[in-house]
Amino acid sequence: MSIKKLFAETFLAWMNGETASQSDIVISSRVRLARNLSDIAFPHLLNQESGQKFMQLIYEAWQKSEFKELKQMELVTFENLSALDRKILVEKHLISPNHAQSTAFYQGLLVKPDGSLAVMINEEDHLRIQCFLPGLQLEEAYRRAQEIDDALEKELDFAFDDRRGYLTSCPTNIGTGMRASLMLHLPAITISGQSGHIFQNLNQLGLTVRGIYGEGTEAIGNFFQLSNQITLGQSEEDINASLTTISQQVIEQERMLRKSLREQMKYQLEDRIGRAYGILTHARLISSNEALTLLSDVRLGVDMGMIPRISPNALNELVVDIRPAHLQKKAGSDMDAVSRDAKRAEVIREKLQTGEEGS
Ligand SMILES: Nc1ncnc2c1ncn2[C@@H]1O[C@H](COP(=O)(O)OP(=O)(O)OP(=O)(O)O)[C@@H](O)[C@H]1O
Repeated sequence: MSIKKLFAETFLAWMNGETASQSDIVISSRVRLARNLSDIAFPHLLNQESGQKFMQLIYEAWQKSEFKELKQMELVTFENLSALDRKILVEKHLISPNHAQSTAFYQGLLVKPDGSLAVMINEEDHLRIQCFLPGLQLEEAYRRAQEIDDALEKELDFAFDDRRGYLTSCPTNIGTGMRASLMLHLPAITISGQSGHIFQNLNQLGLTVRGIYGEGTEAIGNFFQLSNQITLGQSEEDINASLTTISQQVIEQERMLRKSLREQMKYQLEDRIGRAYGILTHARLISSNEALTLLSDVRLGVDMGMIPRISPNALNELVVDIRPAHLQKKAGSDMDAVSRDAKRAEVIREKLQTGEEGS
């Protein structure tokens, strides 16, 4: 897969939910490591001169490294990317919405074209090394992010303090600089009105619950990102182990609530899922939020065996395919809101038909 395909096509490694662990509930695992160079100003203080020096160091480190996966990554700077392509990267979760605002030559992304590894350059920190994998696999995501970290650290001098660990722009990331996160689909917890107290408990256990695109975004389509709050005083392995253990309990709750919804509200649930499927397979105009909400019901219906099986890969891909920048890229021209709603409805109809297993 080349970098061109990354922009032209939707499917990424983390969408491959066919065989991944717990992928009916855990869509993806992400580990990111925040790193800064020791003798260069933090990103918000960079100017033309220091930005240039910084990019030169990164470029040389990437070129010099012998590590295979780093060599397979490509460097894109935001000055060479259109606003549409930057939005494409946000919709694929490879960069944050804030990062996409910039057009500076010293902001960009080092990315493996299958999207499993991506390093945000000069977002909040100089480098944010990320690994994205399908299902519940934080340990493996950490292992792969750490390999990129080690390869870069061979060539670069990272800001590190013996007592405090890695130094970061925001004090909340000091120490490991690690955020481990799981993208969870929790429709039964939401439908049964349990999300408020479950999320409050998760906060008390040192975890953060965020919306579908991370910090400051809404939880549309019952997708929630669960991640660690604390980065200091705990090893990376302990952070991953604790997030995995706690998320297992959330997964169990979701499964239990799905079971009790089936027992206590069978007809209402079947009706809700059948209607969602009916609308998605017949609508001619549909907004992004409505589509995500209905796709959540359809995903639940598939997982509970209430409607024909649609491959999890097709459903994962659809969640990104129907976002405005992806639709616009497909259409190859600017689109007004009605044209986008029409294109979205068409993409969904096609995908649900071809994604049905046995069709
Ligand atoms: N498990 C996940 N699967 C897919 N994408 C994810 C996952 N977790 C986070 N992301 C994506 O990573 C990007 C950054 O998320 P977010 O802002 O929450 O994290 P961060 O950069 O690590 O945050 P912070 O600076 O607040 O510590 C967003 O696009 C978000 O959707």
